[in-house]
Amino acid sequence: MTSSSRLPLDLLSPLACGLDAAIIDLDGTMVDTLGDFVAVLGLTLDELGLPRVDRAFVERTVGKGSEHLIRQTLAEVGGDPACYEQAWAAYQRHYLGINGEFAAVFDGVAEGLQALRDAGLRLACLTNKPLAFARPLLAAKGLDGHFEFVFGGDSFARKKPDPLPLLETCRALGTLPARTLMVGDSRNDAEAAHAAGCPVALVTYGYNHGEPIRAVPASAYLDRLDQWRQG
Ligand SMILES: O=C(O)COP(=O)(O)O
Ligand SMILES: [Mg+2]
Repeated sequence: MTSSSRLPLDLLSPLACGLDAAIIDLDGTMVDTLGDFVAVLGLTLDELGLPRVDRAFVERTVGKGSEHLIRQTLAEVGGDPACYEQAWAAYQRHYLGINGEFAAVFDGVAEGLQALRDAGLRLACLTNKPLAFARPLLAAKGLDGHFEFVFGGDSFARKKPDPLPLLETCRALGTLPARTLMVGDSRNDAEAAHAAGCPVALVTYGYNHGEPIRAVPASAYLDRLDQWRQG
C-alpha cells in the first residue's frame, strides 16, 4: 500500500503495510440485520402454521447462509424437514418484501469504508446472504458505492467458512490473499480467511454464534469499523 501514511492505522499498522484490498462481510459487520431476520422468519413460520423463534435463537444461528438458518429454524420449532422447500419459498418472498426495513448500518461503517478506500485499498463485499438480498440491502443503506464487487452465499459453489469464496474474491480483485484483509464478525469469516491465507480483522459487535469473538484468533479486533481512523 503506497498511501498508508494518510491513514492512522495504529491498531492495524502491522497489517496495513502491504495490503492491496479488503473483503468486507455484510450481516453483523456492516449492517445490523437481526431485526430483518427475526421479522422474516416470523412471517415464514406464521405462514407454515409453526411457532415463532426468538431473537436470541436467530442471533446465534445467522451467518451460515439462508439454507442453514431455515433448516435450523424448522428443527428448533419441531417443523417437518420436508417443509423446507415451502419454507424457503416463503422466506425468500418475505425477505425481499422487507429487506432492510428492520436493519441499520452500524456506527462508523461508512467512515471506516471510506478510510480504507482513502488509504488506497480496493473493496469487495462477501456475504453468505443470497446475492439477491445483499445487493438491494447495500443500495438501500447507501453502502453499495464503496465496492468493486459484491458476492453472495450463492455466488460460488461453497460458502464461508470454506476458503473458496475468499479465493474467488481475491481472483476477481486480482490481489494476493496475503495482501487482502478479511473484515468480519464471526468464526466463519476467520476460518475462511485463515484457510485462504488472508489476514483477518474481526468486529466485536456482530453475531458469532453465541460465542465471544475474542476467542476467535484474528490479527485485530475492532469495536467500530472506523477504529483504524481513530488509531
Ligand atoms: O448467513 C447470512 O445470511 C449472512 O451472513 P454474513 O455474515 O456472511 O453476511
Ligand atoms: Mg457476518
